[in-house]
Amino acid sequence: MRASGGASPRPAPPKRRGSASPTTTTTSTATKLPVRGASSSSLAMPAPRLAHLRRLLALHSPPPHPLAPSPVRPQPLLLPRAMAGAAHAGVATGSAEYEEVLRCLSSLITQKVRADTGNRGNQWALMSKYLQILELEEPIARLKVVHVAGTKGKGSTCTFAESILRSCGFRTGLFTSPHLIDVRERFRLDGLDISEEKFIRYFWWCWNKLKVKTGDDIPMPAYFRFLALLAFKIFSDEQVDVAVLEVGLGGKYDATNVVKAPVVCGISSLGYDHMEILGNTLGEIAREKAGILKKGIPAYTVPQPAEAMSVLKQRASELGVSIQVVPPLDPRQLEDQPLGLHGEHQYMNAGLAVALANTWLERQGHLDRIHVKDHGTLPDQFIKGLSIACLHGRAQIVPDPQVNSEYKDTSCPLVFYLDGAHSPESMEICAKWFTHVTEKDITQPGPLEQPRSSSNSKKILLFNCMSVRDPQRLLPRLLDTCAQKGLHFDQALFVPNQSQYSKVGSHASPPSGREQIDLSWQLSLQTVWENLLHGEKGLNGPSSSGTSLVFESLPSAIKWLRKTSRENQSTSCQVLVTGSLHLVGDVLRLIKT
Ligand SMILES: Nc1ncnc2c1ncn2[C@@H]1O[C@H](COP(=O)(O)OP(=O)(O)OP(=O)(O)O)[C@@H](O)[C@H]1O
Repeated sequence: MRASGGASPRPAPPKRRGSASPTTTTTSTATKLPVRGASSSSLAMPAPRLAHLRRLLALHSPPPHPLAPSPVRPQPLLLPRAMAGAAHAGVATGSAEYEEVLRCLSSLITQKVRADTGNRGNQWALMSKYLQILELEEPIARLKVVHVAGTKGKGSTCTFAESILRSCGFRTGLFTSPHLIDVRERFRLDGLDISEEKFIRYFWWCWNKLKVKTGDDIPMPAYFRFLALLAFKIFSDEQVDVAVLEVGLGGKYDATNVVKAPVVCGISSLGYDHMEILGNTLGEIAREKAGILKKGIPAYTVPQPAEAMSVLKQRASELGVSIQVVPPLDPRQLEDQPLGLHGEHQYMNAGLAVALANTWLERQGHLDRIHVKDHGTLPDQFIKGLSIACLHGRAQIVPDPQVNSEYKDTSCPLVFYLDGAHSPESMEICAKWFTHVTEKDITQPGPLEQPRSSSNSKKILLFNCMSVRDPQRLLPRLLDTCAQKGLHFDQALFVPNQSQYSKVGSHASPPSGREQIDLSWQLSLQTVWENLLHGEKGLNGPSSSGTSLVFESLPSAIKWLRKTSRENQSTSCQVLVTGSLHLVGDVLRLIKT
């Protein structure tokens, strides 16, 4: 039965302060240095034939089987996995009931979660109340959990670990955050996003029970807590063999940390993020994340900065467990198979995932399922799992379906390079990946030994980040890393995220155009950028030619990119989209329509 009421309207859009049209700055031309020569990285793989790619795009086909992707192959634009899952289940997406579910979920989003003590203190005690109300204590105790915290790479690590264990023949549940397009991406069963029908069913079950028992004393759970409770309900009712859980924020007070006895814990790369909640030093941040470690539970991490590592080790020794440091995976262990997630940093995440999956198998008495080889390569199921792992918006390359379909020749005039980096460390990683993959025009069909001249490509940055982040730490890291590799952006575009208007749903309408949009944040990002390029002269520099723009909306930025690329047919536009996973999701959603 559906609960009535309780759903508050979507948050009103903010008021406009900036200009409605693209705000062009006049600054000196960014000199474009030649992009470095081709590297002989083992990541270089033949690109698919464009005709095939175009056919895929035109058909708007569901995701190909994830066995397909190679590390540097442009990925055809895919239907969101959630939609593919729903299609399998024979359920129409975007039903009125699903919209209602999304509306209810939206009502749980409170700014307070970040602004005040959020996940901490007294509020944490509410989690046990919710578990009682939903009768989830016993079911959670029975789940065989892999639990992963970290600043960067936890989603990728979880995705790899789940994929490995699925390839070993287990029924898997995977809970990650955030989602890019549809909230159901956060809940995967056997590698597929949960179907709309199941999601609706489990949602109302949890929602109705909580609505009846909550009130003045016990408020409804905040958004992420509700989602975590829902994940526990789904995974226990669906009787998964293993539940792989990504921490939402921090560790100690995260909603996923109600699991008292996971099978194994992992802590991925630590760095500076969410400092407004977790603390200002790496030590403080590490202590929060170490809050998922448990007595008697094996734990793994990756090489960390000394300050963070000493805190992890100290916490582990307080608990009487040893935390083992796993090196990045050696590509030779994969027998020439590429990782399903792209970029050098993924070898770090994959190494951690291998340790977690291996320990899970060992602790559950399933090592007999895998055949350990004596020549140092991984078991076949591990290699398969690592190569079919799939997570959108992380180092993803998508040729624009609209512009590219208009061209008969083999070039791809407009290509989006999407990566949801939003911490200083991941900005650097993202910049390295972008410079690497644009060194050769990998969207060209045919052998990579014959790249199109990179002087024929224009590098454009499409950027936004949340206002809790410090652009003075993000943008310089991006710019400097690119510059060290000889890459300079021709233009930078700053836009608000579309999803700020539809925080939860993929189906809510974009802004109608009548709303007042506050562009002050984008204008300040632009100022930071211009100051980086031109020093204090910044936006008012004397020798100028328009190297950055602020757009009032993402659709208008994409329209501008398409127009620019049509007008300059001899030059391809390579657009790096980064700074926010929400922005990446918005771009993916917009370019497919
Ligand atoms: N090991 C790593 N070190 C540094 N940056 C990384 C690493 N792995 C991934 N990243 C960067 O972080 C982004 C998000 O990756 P992923 O989803 O795996 O991390 P996450 O910890 O789940 O991040 P989030 O907090 O945004 O959910 C990637 O797009 C990439 O830019």
